[in-house]
Amino acid sequence: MSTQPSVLITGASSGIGATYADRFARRGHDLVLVARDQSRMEQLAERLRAEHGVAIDILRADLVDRTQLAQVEARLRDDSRIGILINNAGASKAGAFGDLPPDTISALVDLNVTAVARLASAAASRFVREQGGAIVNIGSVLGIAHEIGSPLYGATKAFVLMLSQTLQRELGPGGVYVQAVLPAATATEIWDRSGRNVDELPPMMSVDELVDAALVGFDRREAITLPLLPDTEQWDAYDAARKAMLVHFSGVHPAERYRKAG
Ligand SMILES: NC(=O)C1=CN([C@@H]2O[C@H](COP(=O)(O)OP(=O)(O)OC[C@H]3O[C@@H](n4cnc5c(N)ncnc54)[C@H](OP(=O)(O)O)[C@@H]3O)[C@@H](O)[C@H]2O)C=CC1
Ligand SMILES: CC(=O)[C@H](N)C(=O)O
Repeated sequence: MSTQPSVLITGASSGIGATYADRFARRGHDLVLVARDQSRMEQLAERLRAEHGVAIDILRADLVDRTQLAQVEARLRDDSRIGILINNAGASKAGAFGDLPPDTISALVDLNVTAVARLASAAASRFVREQGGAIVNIGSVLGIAHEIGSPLYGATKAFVLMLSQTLQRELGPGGVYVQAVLPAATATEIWDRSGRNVDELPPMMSVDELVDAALVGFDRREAITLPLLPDTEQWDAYDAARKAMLVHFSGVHPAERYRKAG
């Protein structure tokens, strides 16, 4: 049994989540793996137990199913060994917004928004009492770049960024670390799963390099981690421009430019 906090990782059966599992196992953390594919998680767990001697639980759950989501929430609330949540499970969908079937829209929001929020809430409720813990929310550069990618997916990732920033303000002073990770295109199964041929796309970052970069930000307790951004001052300038508008986000009368000419 590790003396370090256990790590609960959603979307742990492949891609970024599976790579986080590898990295935290290497660091000696026990793990709780969450996804739908039991077999893939069992194979991953078997390898990591053998290589690193850590304890690994598998909690199979479809996070779009509220009953199964609630089971993962309960684990986060009740298992005091868990000190880190990697809020990673997510999906994308190619195609024009107008062509998306209603159920597809609901499923994407249920996974990328509702599940992320409810799991963060379940973890936060205990982390606040314990005055510690870490929540890593996996967003995307598409959450701040409407010029790229699919509209609905980007909107769900804008939610993840905003949720992370509001939680940083609310939970940070109480000792809870919240990190928003904003990957750009990364070589995982998300492309095939969302109906896009990765071979027809420009070269992209490997999942190993992405997660290793995200962990550099994690170890630095960085709030917003943008693995591809070379200069942190670019984000700082972006955020400063946003903050400069705050003074105009409360008032009694519309700005002059919206007042009808006399
Ligand atoms: N790859 C990229 O280019 C980028 C990815 N991201 C984000 O990274 C995160 C991980 O994606 P990535 O690793 O790339 O993609 P993958 O498709 O490789 O992994 C997605 C993971 O989520 C799990 N998952 C999917 N649907 C459900 C569900 N209904 N319930 C529970 N688990 C589910 C899958 O497991 P299973 O099928 O077994 O349930 C899988 O483990 C996502 O949030 C994605 O939006 C952000 C920016 C870029
Ligand atoms: C870059 C992403 O966030 C995502 N993989 C997508 O483009 O669908």
